[in-house]
Amino acid sequence: MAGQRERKGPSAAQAPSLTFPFINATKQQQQQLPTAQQQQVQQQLQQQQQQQPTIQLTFQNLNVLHNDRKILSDVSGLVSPGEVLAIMGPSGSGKTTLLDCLSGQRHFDSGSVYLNREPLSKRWRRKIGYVLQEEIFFTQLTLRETVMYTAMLRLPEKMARVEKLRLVDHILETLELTCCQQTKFGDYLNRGLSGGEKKRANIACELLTNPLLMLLDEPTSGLDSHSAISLMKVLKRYAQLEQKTIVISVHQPSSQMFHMFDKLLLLHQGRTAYFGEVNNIYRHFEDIGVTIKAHYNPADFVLEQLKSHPDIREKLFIAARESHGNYLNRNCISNPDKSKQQQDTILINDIINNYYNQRHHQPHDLHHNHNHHQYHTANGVCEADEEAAQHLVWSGADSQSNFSSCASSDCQSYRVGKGSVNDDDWLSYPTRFHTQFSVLSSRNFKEAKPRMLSKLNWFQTIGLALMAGAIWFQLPRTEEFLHDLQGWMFFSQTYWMLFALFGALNSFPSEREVISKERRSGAYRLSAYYLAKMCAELPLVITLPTVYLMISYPMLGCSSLKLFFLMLIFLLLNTIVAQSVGFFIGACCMDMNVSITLSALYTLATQLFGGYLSSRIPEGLSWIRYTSMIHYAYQNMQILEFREGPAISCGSPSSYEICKQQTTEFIPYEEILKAQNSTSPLWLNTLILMMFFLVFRGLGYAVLRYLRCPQKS
Ligand SMILES: Nc1ncnc2c1ncn2[C@@H]1O[C@H](COP(=O)(O)OP(=O)(O)OP(=O)(O)O)[C@@H](O)[C@H]1O
Repeated sequence: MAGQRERKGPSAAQAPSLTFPFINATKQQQQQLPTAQQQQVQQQLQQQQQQQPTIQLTFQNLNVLHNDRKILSDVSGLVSPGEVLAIMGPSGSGKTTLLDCLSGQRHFDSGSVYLNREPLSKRWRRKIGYVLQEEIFFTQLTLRETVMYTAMLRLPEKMARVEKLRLVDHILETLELTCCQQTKFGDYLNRGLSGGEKKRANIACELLTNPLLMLLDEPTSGLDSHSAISLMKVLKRYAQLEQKTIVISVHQPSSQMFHMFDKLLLLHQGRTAYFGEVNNIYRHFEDIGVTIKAHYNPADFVLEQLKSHPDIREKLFIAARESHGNYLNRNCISNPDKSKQQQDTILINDIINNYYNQRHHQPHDLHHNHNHHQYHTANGVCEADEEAAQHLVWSGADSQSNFSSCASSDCQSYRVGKGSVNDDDWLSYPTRFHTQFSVLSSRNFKEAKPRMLSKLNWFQTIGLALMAGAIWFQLPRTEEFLHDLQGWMFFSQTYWMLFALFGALNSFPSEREVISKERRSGAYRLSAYYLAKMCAELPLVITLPTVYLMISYPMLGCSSLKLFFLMLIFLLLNTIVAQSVGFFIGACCMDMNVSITLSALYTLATQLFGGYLSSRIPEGLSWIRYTSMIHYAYQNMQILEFREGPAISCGSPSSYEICKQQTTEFIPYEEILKAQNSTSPLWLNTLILMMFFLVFRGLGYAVLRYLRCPQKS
């Protein structure tokens, strides 16, 4: 039977086919070849197909509830390798919900999803390509950059870079995206790729990884009819030549496209109105007394009947339900040679296979070369069909809950059936840690640069530096101007710490969707992403404070190069520490309003209780200053400025005891700090700041790892 070829159990390296026969040798090219060569190509194709694993997708009695409303109601189906199943139905009929369930991204209340007789689990995620309805990409990257980064992350490590580039070119060409490959994705403010181009870019990224099962949510909507048909041709040939299993949802396909599908699942308000071969839809409608008019787009006709004629709709539901019920009635397994327990087991695929045999009179031998997955039902399946049906549903629900229970870590406990590739391949990442780190660093740098070093930020930095330099221009180093000098230090370090903190708040929320999508597909480790983000943004976060200090500090009267570099190092350290706090708050609160409020509360409260603005701090609350990173950063800047820079001469009269006693002309830096109740040395302040850095970076990672892991809806 088509699609039920023998699985050879290929090695891990063979799992993703690295070449696409449909690209490398088209049918036309093959037809032009001399016979011997043609045969050779055919043989190569056959060998390649036989070596590749394939997926048969089976879903049974899927039910999804939302607030007691049934979004999906007993939806079942089966797609074999090499086939394209179209899910069709009016808007809101449950197409996306079904695809979400089939991809493992959504919990279903009951029912089961099987891939090659194994319950759907996390280990399959790299074998499933899910093209979402929305295009979720970094808006600042070009189409080519996006596809290239996807190739570098999701194609196997051992594949040469030049091969990856060639594959990217092939796919862009196949999807007619070459002309716009240098265009940015853009957003509503800065227009970039068109809707259709984004859609095809979405498909290109999934096609690139050569998944065994491809789910596409309305891939043709927004495309003109020519592009839609050529896209369908690509998918159809991909399915046939590579033995891929493809499920797509469509609204209203053209007649030509409709006949390109192998199977059709017709949904209306989550209920099945038809499931079967596309060509059998004519007979199915005739069976309920409706003839699909000739010269009429069958898709339009079917949807029109479904939407506008409640009586026909009910007949269709009944016909679909009856055929489903019949196969349960007709397919009880009772084998006298088997033990009691074996008699009580039932093979879900046998049921569906027999359903096909009886509905369509086509011999589908689903037993062929398969390791049977035994499916337990209640005793006496034959006697109590309803009970058996119920049991099928809830057994499926159990297996689904197994899936969710191991969702937070790679679950190795699932049985690997005969014909599957080995576990290492399924569970390991396609690339090594350092590859993920370098690719993600490069991507993050490209994405963050326009945001962090925008023209506006440059303007703000240079403007403020000049203003600060002008206000505190060449300050005399005397006690009278001590407060002014401290004012510059407080302003400078507070400004840059808040700038980094608030800048980091939006860092994770803005890319959450993209990262979640990529994490769900198992493209890379979170640790690689997190480390790459920290490192890639480092040069960006220190650029502007450096420029600020280079302008304003010499204007203030910086006395030596050594002092300048010391001040710069500590200013940058403070900035990076503040960024860590921002990352943490941003990771915790995906709502910007909440994170801004929390950050403002924390920074302003610690400043208030630091005693810099008021000396009347309640006794019991003075400890709050020690929770402030600004406190330690400010102390460090003062220690450096007053210890390493020219000494501050005593005023007349002086407020410092040591000056009053006239034992010295200059105020020692310890006395200046003591006047502010700060006695901790430079090393201790630095150590505490380093602790802030490590703790908040660690907490940020933990939040992303455990609280913000891509959730199933
Ligand atoms: N998380 C959810 N919360 C509330 N309602 C939901 C949720 N998910 C789906 N629905 C509802 O379920 C129904 C089916 O939604 P779904 O997105 O699957 O439909 P669809 O067939 O893909 O629609 P369209 O063709 O317009 O994309 C809709 O009425 C939708 O409002």
